[in-house]
Amino acid sequence: MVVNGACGRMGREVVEAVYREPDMELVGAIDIRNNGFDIGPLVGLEPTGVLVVRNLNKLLQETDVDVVVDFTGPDTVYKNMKTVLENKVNLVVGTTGILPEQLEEIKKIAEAQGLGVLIAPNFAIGAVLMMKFAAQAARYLPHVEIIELHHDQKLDAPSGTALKTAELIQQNRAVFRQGHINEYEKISGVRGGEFEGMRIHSIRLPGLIAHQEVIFGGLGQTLTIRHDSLNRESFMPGVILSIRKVMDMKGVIYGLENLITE
Ligand SMILES: NC(=O)c1ccc[n+]([C@@H]2O[C@H](COP(=O)([O-])OP(=O)(O)OC[C@H]3O[C@@H](n4cnc5c(N)ncnc54)[C@H](O)[C@@H]3O)[C@@H](O)[C@H]2O)c1
Ligand SMILES: O=C(O)C1=N[C@H](C(=O)O)CCC1
Repeated sequence: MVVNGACGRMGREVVEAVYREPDMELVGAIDIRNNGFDIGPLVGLEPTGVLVVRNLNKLLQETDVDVVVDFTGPDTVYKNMKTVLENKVNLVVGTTGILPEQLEEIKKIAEAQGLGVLIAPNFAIGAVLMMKFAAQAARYLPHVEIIELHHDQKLDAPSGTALKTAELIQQNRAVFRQGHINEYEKISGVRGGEFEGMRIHSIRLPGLIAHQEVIFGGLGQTLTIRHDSLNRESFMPGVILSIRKVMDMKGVIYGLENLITE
């Protein structure tokens, strides 16, 4: 397998996790920021013989690859995905910020090529459970606000997790605008972003990793469902599971919850 974005925060974690799996082999490491050095020492391992290169297309044309794992950035992920599928390779994507129309296009290409694509805005099992529980709660408590909190180097807002949570909640909640009909903002944006009448709030601070609270309000009560990723290792079991599963898939799965049976 190949890691794209290998020198980034998540890419390095994935490289290390793959080396811990006896039946997995890293055959390539891509990053536009860096070139030509061995990926091993960058992740605290001995030299591995896998050099970081910049050109994904060239690597895929010259190397036998089963799966590419992408943790790059919202501005580049769509182009990367197309390059991988054009080279007839399966794909696991953790990069967030993919637009709905881009997702539709990727679905068409993956289905036509018979390739597997697993896209998950959050690979932490606890986050997947948080989303599932939130969707369940919305059946009974439709007034809800989502507060996502991430490190201050994150580019996209709201987080992919918050959007996915809102989409899952929406399946169990009639569309209606929450709050007072005459409410107004004295500072623009202070009530957060609106998704089908729900509010999403994005907090960015150094020290944070990835956290989310889904707060429901009802008659005389509130319910808070919260998940915290305390380090990036929290995402690795989900990434490794996805690498294993994607090779037997055809088409796109969006969300790790679809791989985890009841
Ligand atoms: N799905 C999840 O569970 C999960 C978890 C954490 C982060 N993320 C997402 O993963 C993405 C990456 O996060 P990060 O914190 O690792 O970011 P980062 O900035 O630390 O790393 C991104 C890396 O990708 C490289 N890169 C950028 N464009 C590239 C391109 N075109 N080709 C090759 N390499 C390229 C950068 O040089 C950098 O090293 C973000 O979208 C983030 O939201 C998802
Ligand atoms: O670090 C990030 O960036 C993360 N992004 C994901 C998102 O946008 O939902 C979640 C995990 C961390």
